[in-house]
Amino acid sequence: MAISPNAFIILNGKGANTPEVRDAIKKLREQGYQLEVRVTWEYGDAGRYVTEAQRQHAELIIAGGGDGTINEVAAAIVQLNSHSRPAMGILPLGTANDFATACQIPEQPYQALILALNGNPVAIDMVKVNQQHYFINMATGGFGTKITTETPDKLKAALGGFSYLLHGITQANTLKPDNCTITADNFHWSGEALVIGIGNGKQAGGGHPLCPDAKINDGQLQLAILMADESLPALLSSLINGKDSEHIIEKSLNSLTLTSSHEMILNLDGEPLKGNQFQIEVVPAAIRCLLPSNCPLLI
Ligand SMILES: Nc1ncnc2c1ncn2[C@@H]1O[C@H](COP(=O)(O)OP(=O)(O)OP(=O)(O)O)[C@@H](O)[C@H]1O
Repeated sequence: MAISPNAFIILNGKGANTPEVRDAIKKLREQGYQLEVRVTWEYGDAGRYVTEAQRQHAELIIAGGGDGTINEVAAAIVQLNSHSRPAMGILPLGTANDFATACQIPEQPYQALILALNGNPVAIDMVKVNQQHYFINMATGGFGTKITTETPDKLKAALGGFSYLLHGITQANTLKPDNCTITADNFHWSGEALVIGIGNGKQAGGGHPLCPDAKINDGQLQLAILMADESLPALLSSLINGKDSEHIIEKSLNSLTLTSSHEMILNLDGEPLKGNQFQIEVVPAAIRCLLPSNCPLLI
């Protein structure tokens, strides 16, 4: 993509006001890039700014934030008319930044913005849940969900991705497996799961490669189930190292249904969704994203 005549940057207000971000945007504007900046205050703002960007015929929307912000921007873009969907760039400003890290988006704001403004857009998949919610990176249930939703913001700010692991260990006594059933074409599993990972991307929770083989443009979901008969030390080791374990079930699918007799929380890119039944399907080539040419998540 050449210099975009009209690019929007949607910054999560938590990480918007740093000198690095201000300097990078100033420098790019001086080079002739036209950059409209919007800053969020709460959930929902990013989606509204995507609508505004589309009305102004933006060709590119850069999501500046963590996985939650990328989720909000991507979910709003995919719900636009397919003829007028802007491409999405990524400026990693979150705590875990799992999607951006796995895609090898540069951490440095200026470099990330240069990639977003000059890279080649690639069509990537998204995943639809219960016909109305979306995720771009990963849905997690069970243990992983508890860690990522309950880790205090102060701990996240102090320790970054490591905070999730630390919080998980301190909460070990309260971890309860989810009793659930997962069905798909030629696949059925029922039992107690400590972690369920449904990956479009490969890692979640601050760097844990739950779905190490996932690709974002293969039209497939990677399902990983960590069964509850695994001891906690072995579980943590599997999560940290992504090691094979006889307690992990892995499967490549294009849709699945997850049901439970009790209310479960499924964490979609960090945002919790409660329910007893989740119908999950991949939406192939849903949005165009600006990624490094050697992005490891592309086939
Ligand atoms: N100005 C703001 N201050 C605090 N929270 C905000 C603000 N604007 C949006 N939010 C909230 O931020 C959440 C998304 O945060 P995001 O995931 O991007 O960052 P993070 O949690 O630090 O990163 P990661 O998910 O990569 O760990 C949304 O739930 C949204 O409600």
